[in-house]
Amino acid sequence: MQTIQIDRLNKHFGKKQVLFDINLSFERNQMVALIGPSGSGKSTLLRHVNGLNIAAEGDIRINGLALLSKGRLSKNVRQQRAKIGFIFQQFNLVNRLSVIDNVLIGALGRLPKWRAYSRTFTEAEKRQALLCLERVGLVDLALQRASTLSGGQQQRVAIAKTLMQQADIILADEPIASLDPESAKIVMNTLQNIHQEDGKTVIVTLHQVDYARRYCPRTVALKQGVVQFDDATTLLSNAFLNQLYGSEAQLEEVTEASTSFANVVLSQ
Ligand SMILES: Nc1ncnc2c1ncn2[C@@H]1O[C@H](COP(=O)(O)OP(=O)(O)OP(=O)(O)O)[C@@H](O)[C@H]1O
Repeated sequence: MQTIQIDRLNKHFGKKQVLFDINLSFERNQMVALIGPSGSGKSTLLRHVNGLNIAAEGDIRINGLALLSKGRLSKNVRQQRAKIGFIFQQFNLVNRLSVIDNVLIGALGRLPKWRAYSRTFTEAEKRQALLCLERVGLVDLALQRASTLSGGQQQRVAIAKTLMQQADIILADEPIASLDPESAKIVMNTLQNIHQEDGKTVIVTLHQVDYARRYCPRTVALKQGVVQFDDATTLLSNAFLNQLYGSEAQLEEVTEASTSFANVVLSQ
């Protein structure tokens, strides 16, 4: 069975159509890069898979159950979303809370309402949150305020939160866009490790193609809301990337980022 099945997804913002007849399926345990120039619809597509957007038309099924039917959110959207962890470019942590409290927030969706409202956690849940932090290498910082962490560390806390959530699917929207190459590498290694060891499906939007080449066996490329490529990442050619990114300026940006990435990798 497909973990995520997207059929005939069409999205408009006002009169502007931004996704055109998207048909994609993702099997369990895939790590997939979503690439494309700025404004091509990558974030909009991910937000639909997380049930954050409605569409003009289209169906999305998660583990066989409807999330979006004919563009409308299903009644079970809350249940469906509980299985999906979402990682944002800007980390999305509560700065004034400790690192462990941020991770515990990941459990709220599966707790009884009264405990979610009162934010009462059991000792077992706290131990579990510590284990999640251990997985991302940050257990020593559990009691520190989230705001005192570096960007890369905050992103790893966000990943620990999806582990606490027990999400089957992790959608990461430009998780490394605001990080230096070394931190970006650690965050991508963490996502890869969770994908490989826990068998989670990971879809990650990336601006730098070399990260897709290194971490994601499959790539989906979008341009102006249309899927241009959906295949093994090894089949991405420079000629195709030239056509995808169009302007030389954007391609240079992608290549420059790749060069600094390569330098970091080579210096290991
Ligand atoms: N809430 C919104 N209201 C109106 N238009 C929007 C909204 N969100 C996105 N868009 C438009 O939809 C198109 C796709 O945007 P989206 O953010 O999905 O692209 P992207 O590929 O993720 O871009 P980037 O790489 O720059 O983040 C763009 O033209 C954008 O301006």
